[in-house]
Amino acid sequence: MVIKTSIEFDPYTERKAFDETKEGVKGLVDAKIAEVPRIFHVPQASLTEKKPSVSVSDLEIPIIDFASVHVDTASREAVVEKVKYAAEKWGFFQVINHGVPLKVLEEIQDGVRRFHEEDPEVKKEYFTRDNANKKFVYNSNFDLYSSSPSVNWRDTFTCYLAPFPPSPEELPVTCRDAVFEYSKHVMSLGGLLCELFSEALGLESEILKSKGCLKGLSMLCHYYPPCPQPDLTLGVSKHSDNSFLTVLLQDNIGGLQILHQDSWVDVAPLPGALVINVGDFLQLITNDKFVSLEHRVLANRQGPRISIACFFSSSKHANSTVYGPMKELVSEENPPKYRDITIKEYTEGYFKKGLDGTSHLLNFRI
Ligand SMILES: O=C(O)CCC(=O)C(=O)O
Ligand SMILES: [Fe+2]
Repeated sequence: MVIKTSIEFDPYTERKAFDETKEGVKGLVDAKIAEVPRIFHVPQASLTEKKPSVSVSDLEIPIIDFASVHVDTASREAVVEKVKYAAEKWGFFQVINHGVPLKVLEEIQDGVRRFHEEDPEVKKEYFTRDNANKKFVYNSNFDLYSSSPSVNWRDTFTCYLAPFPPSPEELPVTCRDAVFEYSKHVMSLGGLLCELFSEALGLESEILKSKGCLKGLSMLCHYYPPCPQPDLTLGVSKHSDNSFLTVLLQDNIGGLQILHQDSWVDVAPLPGALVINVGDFLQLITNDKFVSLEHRVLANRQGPRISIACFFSSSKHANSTVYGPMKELVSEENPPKYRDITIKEYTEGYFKKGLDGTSHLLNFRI
């Protein structure tokens, strides 16, 4: 039998103690800790990954202007060409003139800030890990008890908005109106994105919608408190998204990076823009034509940083629909690269694994 001495590091006990405060990372910062606790330290291997071998300063993810998308056929085709390039080569792009009013963007950011900066005793009432039954889930690190190698410097609340929207009373008043309003706009932008992605695949505009890509919507509202030792930890560990596509609103602090051709490339904040990325399910059903790129968020001395990630994925109400590479995109020369899976099967594995730096999609490759 191994007897633990008190100086031994027991990550489970320390993670649990952190969890039981129900105050998240913001609670640590409010208590004015000067050093990042051990459970947040990233392993040495991930630390060295912070130093890309290639300079990233001259690389920029594509910026696409949607202003002309409804003007005429030629203008739309030009946008579709850019979306195709971005989805195939980058998996990420920023959109300007996306149709979501600036005021709505400001209000959702304010709402997210209001909730996270609310009296801790009020916030604690919403603290839960019951993703199965609750439509508003506030905690720090959804994967705290998984095999993730370190805890991230971030708190999050998630609103599960579609296919079964919450009743107003299920959301806190601090962010309720802003969440409903922003989600309406994100839903309609999601519709346009699905059309453009379908056209970029050379298929009929409605095909991705007909596959159920827009059925589920979850809004993850992140709060990254300022970090006293940002080189020791991360805001979000390397991962790809458990979604068909993700619509991300970030503020002006920065820190989001994508792993493009073995280099970490900054997604520089662009005021008023939305960041769009291909998620794992879109990579799977397009048989790798579109790529779901790995990304991460650095911790920062500045802050708090606020971001809102809207995941189009029906993981919460997973049904029996089976997804595999679309028959329209496979042939004898280009056989399916993935086996058929249900979103439930995928998501259960994703949650169990946590953000451990490996791609869950690889587990389904033929
Ligand atoms: O905060 C960000 O910029 C990115 C968050 C993210 O990658 C996620 O929620 O999956
Ligand atoms: Fe992500």
